[in-house]
Amino acid sequence: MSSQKLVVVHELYPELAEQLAECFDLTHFTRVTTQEDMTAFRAALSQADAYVGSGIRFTEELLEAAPRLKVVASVSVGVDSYPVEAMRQRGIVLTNTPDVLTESTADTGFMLMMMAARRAGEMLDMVQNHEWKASLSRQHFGVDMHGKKLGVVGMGRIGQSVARRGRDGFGMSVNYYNRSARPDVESALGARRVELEQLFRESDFICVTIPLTAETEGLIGRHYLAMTRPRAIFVNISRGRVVREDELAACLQDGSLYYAGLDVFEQEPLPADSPLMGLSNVICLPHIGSATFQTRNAMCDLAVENVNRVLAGEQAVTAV
Ligand SMILES: NC(=O)C1=CN([C@@H]2O[C@H](COP(=O)(O)OP(=O)(O)OC[C@H]3O[C@@H](n4cnc5c(N)ncnc54)[C@H](OP(=O)(O)O)[C@@H]3O)[C@@H](O)[C@H]2O)C=CC1
Ligand SMILES: O=CC(=O)O
Repeated sequence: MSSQKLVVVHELYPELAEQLAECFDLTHFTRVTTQEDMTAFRAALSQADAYVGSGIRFTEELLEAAPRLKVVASVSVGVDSYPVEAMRQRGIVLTNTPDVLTESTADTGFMLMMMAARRAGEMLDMVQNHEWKASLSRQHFGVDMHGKKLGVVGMGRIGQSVARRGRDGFGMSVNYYNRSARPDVESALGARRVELEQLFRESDFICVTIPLTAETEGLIGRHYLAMTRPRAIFVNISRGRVVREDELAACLQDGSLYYAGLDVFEQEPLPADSPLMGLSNVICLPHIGSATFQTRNAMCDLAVENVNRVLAGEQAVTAV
């Protein structure tokens, strides 16, 4: 066992857990939820050389209490819960897990679009609650996806993967909103770059895959949601705080937005008193974008490889 101290806050597959226990002085938390867990976590981090995990809001104060820390390997692609600048100033390498989760996350986005299009949540409830008494009528119909207009907000890795599914699998035309123009994507997918307003006005399906940053926080609210087409479907697989959730719920309630599919929320787990709870025209998933065995294992492998490289004085594979 090495003398280097590693703190992990994540579920690991058994072989990786064994390997880490052999190679490091390891403190492993599956999750940190209670105040007791947090105290134990802080104590372990204060001695740590490296951290692997997700689900922890890394404050500057936490960093200050961890003077030996050299590398923080997030098991996520999003790095909105880390003080990136403060870490840079302290010389702590922050790494994430791009690419390996792109396809699974795009699948989740597409699943939400399909579920919302065919109102799958309502239909499942009807069967489970023994309310399916006769063949269904127009009041239960959904909308088609093939041949429709898809609007992608954030044409990065996941956005492109969603767009590819829409175009190649469903013959959808693609509009996108992105900070920089992507001529490569425009020629590969026939996508057209538009302003956000045009995207919301024209799309039948809107999928948000933009990261949460100071510029994107609260970007999407009633202003855009209420200009959607009569049976438009809005899906968010990025971060809850990119959308003003109270305005989203109000638009779903008053019918200015037809339907939504959400994997991410302002507060997670979604609180029982959320205005989204109880709405029939929203499908809510518990942040499962990348949650498959294969993808989560690959994310953990990449995070560990990043730690090993940085501790060995090498470049991380995926530094932020
Ligand atoms: N639901 C889930 O479980 C998951 C959620 N995610 C979320 O998805 C996000 C995207 O991941 P990924 O596709 O890999 O990231 P990428 O960095 O590949 O893509 C992000 C895209 O957003 C664009 N963008 C960033 N800021 C702005 C802005 N202010 N205005 C317009 N466009 C902007 C970028 O533009 P540019 O080309 O100019 O840089 C880039 O094209 C993650 O940050 C994470 O929050 C990721 C995985 C799983
Ligand atoms: O939300 C997940 C991520 O990888 O970011």
